[in-house]
Amino acid sequence: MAKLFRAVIMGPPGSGKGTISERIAQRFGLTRLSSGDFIRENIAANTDAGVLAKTYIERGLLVPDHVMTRLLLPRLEEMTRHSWLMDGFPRTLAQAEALNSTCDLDLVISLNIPYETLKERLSDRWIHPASGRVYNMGFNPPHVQGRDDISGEPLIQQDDDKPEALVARLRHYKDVAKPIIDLYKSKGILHTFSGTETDRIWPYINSLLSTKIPSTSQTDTQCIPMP
Ligand SMILES: Nc1ncnc2c1ncn2[C@H]1C[C@H](O)[C@@H](COP(=O)(O)OP(=O)(O)OP(=O)(O)O)O1
Ligand SMILES: Nc1nc2c(ncn2[C@@H]2O[C@H](COP(=O)(O)OP(=O)(O)O)[C@@H](O)[C@H]2O)c(=O)[nH]1
Repeated sequence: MAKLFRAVIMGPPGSGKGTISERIAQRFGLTRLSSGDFIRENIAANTDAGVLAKTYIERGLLVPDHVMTRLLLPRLEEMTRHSWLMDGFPRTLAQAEALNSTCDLDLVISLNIPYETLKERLSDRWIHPASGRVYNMGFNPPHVQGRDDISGEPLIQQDDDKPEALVARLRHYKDVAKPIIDLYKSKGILHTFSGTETDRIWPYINSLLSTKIPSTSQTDTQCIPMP
């Protein structure tokens, strides 16, 4: 069996994590994991952690670390036979440390996108809340304006994506991401990509991953359960 590959994608809101991880998943056959989607699934299924997470999200807060790790780490531990790419986790140093003690990451992609670009993209971002599918009125518009391509349901614009909320979100991202980025830099697994267009960044990510994702059989690796 081919060696498994575990990666994380990081970046401020609107930096293209969702868009790029979708491309990576398709091109390299990794399972794409999204903390936001996972929380939404748990809320929909009314799990204990989902009910708890909802109380924070409704107030526009991050879900506390212990709830996030309780939700996500068991899921990762189950994925002993899949290569995966995680979007949205870790979001704090405590989450990064918990992930660290659960499994070895092979690579971290960090997206570095100028503020003006983020602002423009998010003011044009529309989402289908039930599935998390993301559109942009210029870059990847839906087939029918204002409607999700698959379900036909209405798209919404999140309050968080409005310019007045964005400044605070970016400041928060910078503060919490810095120690995580430093940690991954010190481990030698951080790769940073800068630019204003996903289509120009993508070839660099594509060629990096082509050299890193093994196609031949080596050893099987596992995420080990937390003590
Ligand atoms: N790792 C995490 N730690 C704490 N809360 C989280 C985490 N991941 C997601 N959440 C919570 C807070 C988010 O507002 C909510 C939805 O997450 P997500 O779908 O990633 O959207 P987002 O709008 O925060 O991200 P982005 O704008 O970067 O795409 O879930
Ligand atoms: N104009 C433009 N929009 C983009 C580009 N890349 C992504 N987007 C859009 O920008 C928004 C944010 O991208 P998303 O992948 O959701 O970023 P995330 O918040 O980091 O997950 C979405 O509406 C995307 O469709 C790009 O190169 N140009």
